[in-house]
Amino acid sequence: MASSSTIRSNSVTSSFTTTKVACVDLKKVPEPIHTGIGFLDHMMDQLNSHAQIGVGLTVHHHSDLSNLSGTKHKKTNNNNNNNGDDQKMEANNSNNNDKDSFEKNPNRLSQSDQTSLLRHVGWTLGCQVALLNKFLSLSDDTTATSRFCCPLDEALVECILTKPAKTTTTTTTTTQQKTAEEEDPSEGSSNKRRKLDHKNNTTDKKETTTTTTTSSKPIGSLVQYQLAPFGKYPKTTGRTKIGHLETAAIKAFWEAFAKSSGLQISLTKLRGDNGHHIVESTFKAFSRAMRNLLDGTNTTMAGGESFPHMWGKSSKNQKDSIALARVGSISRATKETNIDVSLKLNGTSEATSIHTGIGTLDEFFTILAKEADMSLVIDCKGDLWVDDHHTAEDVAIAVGQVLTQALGTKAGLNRMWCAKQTVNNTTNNEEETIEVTMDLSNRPCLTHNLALGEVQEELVGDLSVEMFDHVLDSLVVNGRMTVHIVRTTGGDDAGNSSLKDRAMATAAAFGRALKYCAMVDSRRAGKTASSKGTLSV
Ligand SMILES: O=P(O)(O)OC[C@@H](O)[C@@H](O)c1cnc[nH]1
Repeated sequence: MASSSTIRSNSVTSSFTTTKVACVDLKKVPEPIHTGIGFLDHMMDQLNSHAQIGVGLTVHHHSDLSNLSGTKHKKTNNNNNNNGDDQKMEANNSNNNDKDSFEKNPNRLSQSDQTSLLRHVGWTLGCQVALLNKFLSLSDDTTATSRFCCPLDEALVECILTKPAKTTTTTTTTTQQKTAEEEDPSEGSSNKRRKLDHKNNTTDKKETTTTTTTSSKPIGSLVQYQLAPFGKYPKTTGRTKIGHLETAAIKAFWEAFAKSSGLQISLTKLRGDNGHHIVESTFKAFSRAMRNLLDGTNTTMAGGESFPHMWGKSSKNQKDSIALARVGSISRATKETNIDVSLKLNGTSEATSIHTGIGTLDEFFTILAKEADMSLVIDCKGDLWVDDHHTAEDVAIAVGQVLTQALGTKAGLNRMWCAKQTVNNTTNNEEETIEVTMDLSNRPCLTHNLALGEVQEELVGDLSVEMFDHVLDSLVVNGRMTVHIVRTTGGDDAGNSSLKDRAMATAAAFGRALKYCAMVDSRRAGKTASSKGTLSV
């Protein structure tokens, strides 16, 4: 769809007009993105790579509208699935010149009032999202919700989207009721008319009250926005500008977007020190939550969710994943350990067999493999008489390496997921959960709040606590992934669970996150889920 829009804010007509607006579910980008601020273009592009919504738009300041003065408005048939608006505006004049100038100067609108510009872009995009066929088909009578935590290296942002049920208004009207006689379809019309005329003159009319229910578009709002500070430099405020984008103006984008799309949006920074990462993971989290809202695959549930239509055993995604026959294997021998590890991403863990000499490690990787639906075989003979260090470290390195082998270029994969697991045996009544957010990013980064040092235990079962920490790190670094582990307690941060129970809940959540990250998303048709276009460099 393409359109031109002018919005009003604070009773003043906005200075911006947008052309070539496009928003196409699961389609390639049909139009370029030229918001007038380069960093904002990059953020909008996150919807293309991570929501799989093809968005495009070109924003003009009223002062450069002369470029559009020769524009002809032409009606064309338009085959995208955008609910029937077939108005397409095409700038027949100066198109190539415009394109050149937009591409040469992506920051051409950065001197404008950015709050107004971002409000305009957010509003325009929200209007388009509200027209997506799939969005419209989300049940009108019930509330649909979706949550996604998205990382970008050290940053982690949570996005919760709610598409409220349509609001209904009931109006009551009093009407004259026809008698059965008048309604008798078997009588001829002239006869009926005669009877009706007679009745109108001679009898009291029966009155009845009818209620009409009309539904209206849900009202969207930005219910939570907690992203600041945008980084740790300067210490208290973070960045005021990222590239040419003023961070203070970003809120206006989300407020306007929420309102025009009809969504209730909550954006919360859970972690993050780098301003660029915080803003980008916000757009990524929104994009992934949006995709999940459209797909009906909410990641909120703790436990064994499977979403059969998308990722279940007989889904196309699962079949395509298994068809790749992805495997990895490694054999290594040093003075400290002899290790053979092999891995099959085959949709089952039936062939899993793990013997490391450290019971906790065996249990950890057995649970991880089961939840990841992969066959993992580990045979390690290490110098446990020295310490658990060499065995635990080398096993984790080798598992990370075989995973990297099996995942290959990561092209066509879903790439990101978050999975929650309840921790067993907590001593208070509050639920304790561990959520693993994973991104097969090729940028190794592990962050956790497992509070391993706050419990007076040196061992997790028969594995030293420091080596449990190191196993997680070695696995993530060699698996070339970004992993955030977020433990949530019922208020007591020191925690009531044993380290062993935390470790096993971590294994389960890690495995499940890995399962969905490693799954092929068939809609991508082998394209990499990345705004930079590749994950292999
Ligand atoms: O996660 P993606 O591959 O979609 O995009 C990351 C890309 O923007 C990359 O250049 C980046 C890395 N840190 C900040 N930005």
